Amino acid sequence: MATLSSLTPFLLVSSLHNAKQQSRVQILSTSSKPLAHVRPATATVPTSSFEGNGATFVQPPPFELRKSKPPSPVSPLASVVQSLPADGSSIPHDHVGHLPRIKNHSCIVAWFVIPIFPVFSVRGLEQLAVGSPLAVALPIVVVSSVSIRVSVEGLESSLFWNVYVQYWLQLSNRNWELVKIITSSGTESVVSLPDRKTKAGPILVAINPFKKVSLYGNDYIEAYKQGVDNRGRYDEEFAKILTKDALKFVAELQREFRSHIRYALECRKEAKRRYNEGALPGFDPATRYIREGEWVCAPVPPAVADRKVEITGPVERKMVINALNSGAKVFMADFEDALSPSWENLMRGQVNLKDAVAGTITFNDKARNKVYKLNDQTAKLFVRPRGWHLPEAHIFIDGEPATGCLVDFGLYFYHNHAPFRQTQGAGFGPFFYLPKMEHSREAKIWNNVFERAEKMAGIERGSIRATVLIETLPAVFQMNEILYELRDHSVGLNCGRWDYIFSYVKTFQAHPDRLLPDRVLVGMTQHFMKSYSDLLIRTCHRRGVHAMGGMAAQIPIRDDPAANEAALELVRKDKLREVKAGHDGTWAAHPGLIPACVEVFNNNMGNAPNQIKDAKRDDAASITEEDLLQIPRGVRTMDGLRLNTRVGIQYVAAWLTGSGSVPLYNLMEDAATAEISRVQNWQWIKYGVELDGDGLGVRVSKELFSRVVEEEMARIESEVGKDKFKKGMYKEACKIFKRQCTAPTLDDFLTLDAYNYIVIQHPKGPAKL
Ligand SMILES: CC(=O)SCCNC(=O)CCNC(=O)[C@H](O)C(C)(C)COP(=O)(O)OP(=O)(O)OC[C@H]1O[C@@H](n2cnc3c(N)ncnc32)[C@H](O)[C@@H]1OP(=O)(O)O
Ligand SMILES: O=CC(=O)O
Repeated sequence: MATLSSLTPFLLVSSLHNAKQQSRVQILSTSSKPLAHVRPATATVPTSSFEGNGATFVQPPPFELRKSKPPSPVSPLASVVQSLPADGSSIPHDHVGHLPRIKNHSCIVAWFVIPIFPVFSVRGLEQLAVGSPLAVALPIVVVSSVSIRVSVEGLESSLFWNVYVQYWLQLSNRNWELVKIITSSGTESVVSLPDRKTKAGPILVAINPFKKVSLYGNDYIEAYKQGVDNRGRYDEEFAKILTKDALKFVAELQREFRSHIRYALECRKEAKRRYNEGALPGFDPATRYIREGEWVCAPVPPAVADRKVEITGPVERKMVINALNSGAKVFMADFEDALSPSWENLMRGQVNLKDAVAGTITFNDKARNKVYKLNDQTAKLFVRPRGWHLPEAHIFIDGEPATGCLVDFGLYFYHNHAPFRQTQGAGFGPFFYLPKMEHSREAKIWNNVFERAEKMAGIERGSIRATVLIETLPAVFQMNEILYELRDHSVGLNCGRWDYIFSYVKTFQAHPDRLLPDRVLVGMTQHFMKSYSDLLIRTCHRRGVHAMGGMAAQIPIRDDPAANEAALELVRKDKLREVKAGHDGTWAAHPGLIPACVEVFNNNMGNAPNQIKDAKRDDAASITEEDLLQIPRGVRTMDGLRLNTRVGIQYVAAWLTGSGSVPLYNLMEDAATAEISRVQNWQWIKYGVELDGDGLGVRVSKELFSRVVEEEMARIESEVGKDKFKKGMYKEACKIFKRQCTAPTLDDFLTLDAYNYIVIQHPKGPAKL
């Protein structure tokens, strides 16, 4: 195998493998010193396959090299760079990732055209400055033995090809193999690729007109990992979102914060290790001064002083319009638990939010002959990006999948900050909800991300505002600290109660004395839940921000008025508890619940926008660690095990097919509620729980669970119908759910494993632009 040891300055050009189309490509940057080693991306990439061919994905190198030293003369092609369309519209999807580094004129652009497959023609090299050697990466998918023709204008000597040009092919085992130059004459060279049935690209062409190209190996290829590589589908619609500048911003965030995020996630692991060894979460003595100190967060922006009722929902187009029109004060548009994070869902969601902020969003439901558009009065938009732990496997930055939440946040912020502040935030915003944090160090990262974004946008520090969901058990001991870190950017905390229950099990996964009763029994009247809500209200009001209530899982029941009324009554009761406790607002999962929730809050708060000053809840100051950790009481039944199983499998099946929130048995189910089903089953199986009720005395075991799964799958099939069952992904869902419930150690998140099933990378075929 060939190896290149000399990392002399070089340029990279990339091309498209869809040779039937004319394509343009950028040469990115020069480098004059050895490139830093980057960990192979495949180590962190979920297994995924190319769409269409089903082959295991072998990662092609991205095509940007980090500039290590600014070039002395400005590239003669700087003007070409400048003239690139600002929205990236003529840039093939594989290559938008190159663009973020263009800014400092350090790169040179070459265009090249692919006339017909499999002949490639590279043009523009004549414009290279004297002395610029070149490496060209052609990320093609090789079918078998083919010839390629490279035409380099301005480099006329045939000798040149034999001495200074070399071609390598990356094989499916990721090794690089030198390929043979068959003929070279004038400006052209025909190259034969090894006669192998490989579907893996790319081809690397290295050209150094002034120095013989040395042999190289995989370490050299690490260099290609510098840059942004978009592997998601790219079309005209997504091009509005995936612009070079927006991606550049995401890449900047990723580069600036990746080590902080990695550290924070390592700290989570370390905390888990301690809890697994018997430690309990508690207040941190080192930050007592923050808890006991007198300080307040920045004043609440007038635009969101009144948040009495907030609706939540996925960023699906029709739902975005319905939610904004629902009569709620706020719509929390969800990239997180209510959304299955497929590339399509995420990018469409970004398009939908952009249109929503612009006020132009419409939806034509042809089947029902109904056009949806925004009312004059709409809810204020908050956006919930994914948690820190989720990768975005369609965008690689420097060879690693981007952090999902930075992609969600970065793209949304980049495109919407200006119109949002004008039309929605009255000079403030955009507004966010931040999920699943476990420690204030994670809030600090968000705070820094916000400051970085404000700087980029040239807006005042403190413009961006966020409400943090307190939805992990460790975070309840960090509420003051979290608000403190975000004090310039905070608009409160929210009782993310479903994830909180999930987190209770997760935190105590090695504590068999803390088993949960049936999921339906873990309500807000359990002492540990009530203590959490009360302390959250006290903490927020002391710091001058909103204390938001949580989600009642009931949704309207259309075909049964009595059951519907009963469900509504449960929602009213829950909201009454919240408003009386001092919450400033609450969540509803469905537009049909908004009037009932508004009525309860209005009746109990009158015209006041919030209770920040009126419900201090100083009585909650005495809440202790024991209160917050008290073991929930109740029975564990066979029905509970069955319901968890039925709900968990159906939820995962929906998630795999693109729906992140679904109605099941008249309740809203999303990733948080499904997590409770999963971890509770795991806990009961792991510790051989003895059941109460009908199953009295029966111990939960893997064998029992297997039988339950079989029976519940049969029940699901009869409930949804054979046809839907066959077409759906119930069997795959069952496999995932069953594995997770019986795993020797508890998976951190259901969605991390399931994500592997929904990643579809698009290495071939540029978008049709
Ligand atoms: C634990 C947590 O993390 S909570 C936050 C995350 N979870 C959520 O946000 C869940 C949000 N809720 C939902 O997704 C939905 O309400 C579901 C999936 C539970 C039920 O949705 P559907 O099955 O569509 O309900 P249904 O058929 O009754 O809907 C009636 C209408 O209300 C709309 N609708 C329902 N829920 C919402 C919502 N949350 N936002 C906007 N519109 C909604 C539907 O689109 C439909 O509109 P249409 O009449 O114009 O066609
Ligand atoms: O995200 C909200 C929750 O309840 O979980």
